[in-house]
Amino acid sequence: MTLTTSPHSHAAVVLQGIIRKFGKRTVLDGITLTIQRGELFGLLGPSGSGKTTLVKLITGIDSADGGTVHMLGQQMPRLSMLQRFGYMAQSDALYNDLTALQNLQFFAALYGLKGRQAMERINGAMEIVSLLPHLHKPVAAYSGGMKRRLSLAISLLHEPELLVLDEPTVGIDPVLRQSIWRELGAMRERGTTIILTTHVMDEADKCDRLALIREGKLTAVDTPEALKARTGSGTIEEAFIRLGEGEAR
Ligand SMILES: Nc1ncnc2c1ncn2[C@@H]1O[C@H](COP(=O)(O)OP(=O)(O)OP(=O)(O)O)[C@@H](O)[C@H]1O
Repeated sequence: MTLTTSPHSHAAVVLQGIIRKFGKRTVLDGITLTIQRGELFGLLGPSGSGKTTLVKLITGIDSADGGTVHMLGQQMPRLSMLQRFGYMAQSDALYNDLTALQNLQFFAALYGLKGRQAMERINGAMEIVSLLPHLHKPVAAYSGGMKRRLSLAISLLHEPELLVLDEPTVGIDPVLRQSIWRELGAMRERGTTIILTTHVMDEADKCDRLALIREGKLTAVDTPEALKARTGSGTIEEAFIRLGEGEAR
């Protein structure tokens, strides 16, 4: 058997010289970044800095105007990769008129899950986000936070090797936020690569590495400890502000 290997097959994601423009505006300006398999990787940046645009390019939902994206050794966008990663978008892509179970069944079918296996995965994912008692409710009756949790459950359904989460804990209360982070930690222990965007500094601190993004450019990529040490900061928030000031000067 011949295995086709790509120079990027050891990394989870390789971005090379990514440019994305909307009209005359360059929203991502030469992003080069490698995320290793098994990393819990955070993208941190002010509102409008390009985080969502970047994760959409990683998942192949959007295409770059320049540069290349490789995910798990494959050049993106590529339809066949859909079954290998889970994606939780910033706005929930749910069918409001259907129950949570019907939504989950729809996505399970898309991922090729059937019968008892599909039901086991649905129950497991809903347990992780503490929504099992609400499985049969129509999504229209869910609160905003419950919809976020259901979206997260959907992204976990097929136990993907890579998870891409755009602000996964927005609108989720602190207790549940902690339990979701425990689960993300457990998934990382099992070898899942997790890429997430966040505004929450104590969440950023839990990542293995962080990329700081500002006005479409990476200003720093390192471990939270190294970013704090480099800027002489006690907290990631302080490091983030100092690195931003350095860029502006
Ligand atoms: N489809 C689009 N058409 C035009 N402009 C867009 C489009 N998508 C994003 N932008 C612009 O690109 C910039 C980056 O947006 P993006 O959503 O990636 O930022 P973000 O860092 O994720 O912000 P937030 O933290 O608020 O979600 C913004 O100025 C936004 O207005």
